[in-house]
Amino acid sequence: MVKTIKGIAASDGIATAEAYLLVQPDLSFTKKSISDADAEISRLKDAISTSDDELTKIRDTAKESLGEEEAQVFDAHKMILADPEFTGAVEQEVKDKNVNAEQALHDVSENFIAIFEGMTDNPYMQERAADVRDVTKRVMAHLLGVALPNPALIDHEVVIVAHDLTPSDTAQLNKKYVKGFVTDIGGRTAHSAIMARSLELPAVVGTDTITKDVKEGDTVIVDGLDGAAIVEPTDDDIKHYTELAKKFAEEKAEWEKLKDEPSVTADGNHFDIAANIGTPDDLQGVIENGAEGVGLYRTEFLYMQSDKLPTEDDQFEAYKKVLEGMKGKPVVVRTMDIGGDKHLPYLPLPEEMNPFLGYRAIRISLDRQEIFRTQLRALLRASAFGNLRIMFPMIGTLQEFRDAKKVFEEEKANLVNDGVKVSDDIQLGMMMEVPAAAVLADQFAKEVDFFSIGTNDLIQYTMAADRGNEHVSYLYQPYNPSILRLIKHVIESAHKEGKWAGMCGEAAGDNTMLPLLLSMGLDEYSMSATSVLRVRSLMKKLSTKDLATLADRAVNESITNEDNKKLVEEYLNK
Ligand SMILES: C=C(OP(=O)(O)O)C(=O)O
Ligand SMILES: [Mg+2]
Repeated sequence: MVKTIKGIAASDGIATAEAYLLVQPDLSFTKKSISDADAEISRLKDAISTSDDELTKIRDTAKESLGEEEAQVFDAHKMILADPEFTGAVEQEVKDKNVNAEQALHDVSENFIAIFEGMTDNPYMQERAADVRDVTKRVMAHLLGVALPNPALIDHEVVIVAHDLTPSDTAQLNKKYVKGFVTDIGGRTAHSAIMARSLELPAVVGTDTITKDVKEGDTVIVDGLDGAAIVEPTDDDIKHYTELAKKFAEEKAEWEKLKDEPSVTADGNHFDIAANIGTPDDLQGVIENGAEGVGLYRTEFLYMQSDKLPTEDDQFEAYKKVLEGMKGKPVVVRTMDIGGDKHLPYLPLPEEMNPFLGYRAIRISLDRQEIFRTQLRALLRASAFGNLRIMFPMIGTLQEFRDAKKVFEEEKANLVNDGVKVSDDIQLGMMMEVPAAAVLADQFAKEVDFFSIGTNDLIQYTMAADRGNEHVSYLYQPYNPSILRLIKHVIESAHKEGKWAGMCGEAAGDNTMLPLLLSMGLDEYSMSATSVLRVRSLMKKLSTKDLATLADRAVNESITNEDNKKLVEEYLNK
């Protein structure tokens, strides 16, 4: 029967396809005594052989779609299955203890994992523990007769249904077959949602129950415009959504005509519309959508896609590629923003009660300066190849900005001393995403070259509401007068000191926010590349003269988020 499940609209567009459940099955079992060891061993051998066939298939598919290196991990898994020391030990355990294969597999594998993890002087062997864990899971699933999701094997169009998708899960989705996704948890500014937008995949997050509402193979419509998933739609539903998708495509075609146009208001004022990127590969989208610069390069993805800290040369190549690709247009690179919901497996951070309030971003960079200095050197060397601007994430105090700037100046002097060519014209700015800094923006403005307002975090910290938690998503209120007052203060403070202010949080690409930001005189708007033309199209219809008093009314007369939504709607429908 048709079910409509409401969630949070995380990425525009509409998609219809079969559901693919990316859900880990229950692999629990009970210990049993067995009387026929041979029968049990034969059951085990079947599970191993099926697992091996599956791994061959996965490896071959991964090699084709992801590359040789990514496929190698599956070879490692196959080797474990072929290793008599491992499989022989499980068989022996069944015979010696007269236990079921599940119990024997579990015990032997735990033993191997403990030995590998104990090899603290041999990181290579320690990593093998994860391989044993993975292989064990696969064989266990076959023993229990339950299906393990294998996203690398997807070979037809699907909608991914998951409890949650991490940024690295999202990065591995093959766009050829994955048409959209729906999750139980998450918010609009969680990083998986941000990545969905850059991949142009319709997405709905925070439905709470989608993994329970959908069965593998059910037809699902993802309505990323309105934030709903329709499970087993009727013919009428399909007709309705096909029409909506068509309308959306037509609208997009209209926007595309603005690709080579400047971003100007109806009365001829120019504002920069830039794009946010996570990797050099995203540049294609930036160029295709006619962005006037990169307003935020989230460099932590470079660290997240690597299995060790990227070297100075690796980073230099990536930054140079982006700077050259943008052909002299400004590129704002943000230094590493790890922590919160972004983790590095090779840089274990302490378990924290409140990761978003913990050890992250500039706090790590200033503490682990060898990592920070490597990044700054790579950036400085790349600065000779384009128009580089650097900003620091999560600055909360002026001292943090001064400390970061000092490290930058030291590394610059070192390189210049060594005769390396670096630009003498690198603007140094900061993310405005910590309320304490936004309140003191007038003081910061005297020392920075620019601000870029990070509304994703600024809203979460001001409203004290986790940006990825669907239970408090009603508090994610970009138009709340409290937030708008902070934004207005930041922009005015920058302008008083002759500096520019931009915004790279998701609110920069929001249609309701645009008239308010134009009214405040925000200089630069940086957003998912796929939003650039929509915003340019709306900007063309608005006149700054006409908007003059809108921001004042929004921060002085309105009390709620909804008041301001209404205020803008009335203005737009005038
Ligand atoms: C742009 C921002 O940074 P991130 O989403 O990477 O935290 C922000 O906080 O608004
Ligand atoms: Mg942030």
